[in-house]
Amino acid sequence: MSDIDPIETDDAPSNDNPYSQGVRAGDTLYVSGYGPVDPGTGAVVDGDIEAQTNRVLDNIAAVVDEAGGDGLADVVKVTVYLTDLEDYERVNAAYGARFGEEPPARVCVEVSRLPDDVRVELDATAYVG
Ligand SMILES: C=C(N)C(=O)O
Repeated sequence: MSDIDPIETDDAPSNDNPYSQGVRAGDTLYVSGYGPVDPGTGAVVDGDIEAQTNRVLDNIAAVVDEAGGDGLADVVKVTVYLTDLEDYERVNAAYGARFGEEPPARVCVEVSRLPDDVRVELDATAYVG
């Protein structure tokens, strides 16, 4: 029996591309990269970069919850992908408000382009033991 399980939830975006929303391997959950896509409509949400960052974090939290974790509280590592580092401070403000005093470890990089031409994408690792 495998201790590796793909995670599936209607509360986070899904598509036909070849990746799982998340994969739990023992106590560790790997959450795929998400843009600010509404899981109900499958569309990129309207709104400023802060609203888009919050949508991405909601998507990640939904996958952690589905894996038996406690949303963002169980996230230990995040990678932030921005198409414009000029958004860095505004993303930090929205992001920081969600994680509080003990945020996860993080990497932030600027990239030339992201799927759906979104401005922000995050992936995450969570401890769900
Ligand atoms: C959007 C993605 N996470 C992907 O294409 O891998």
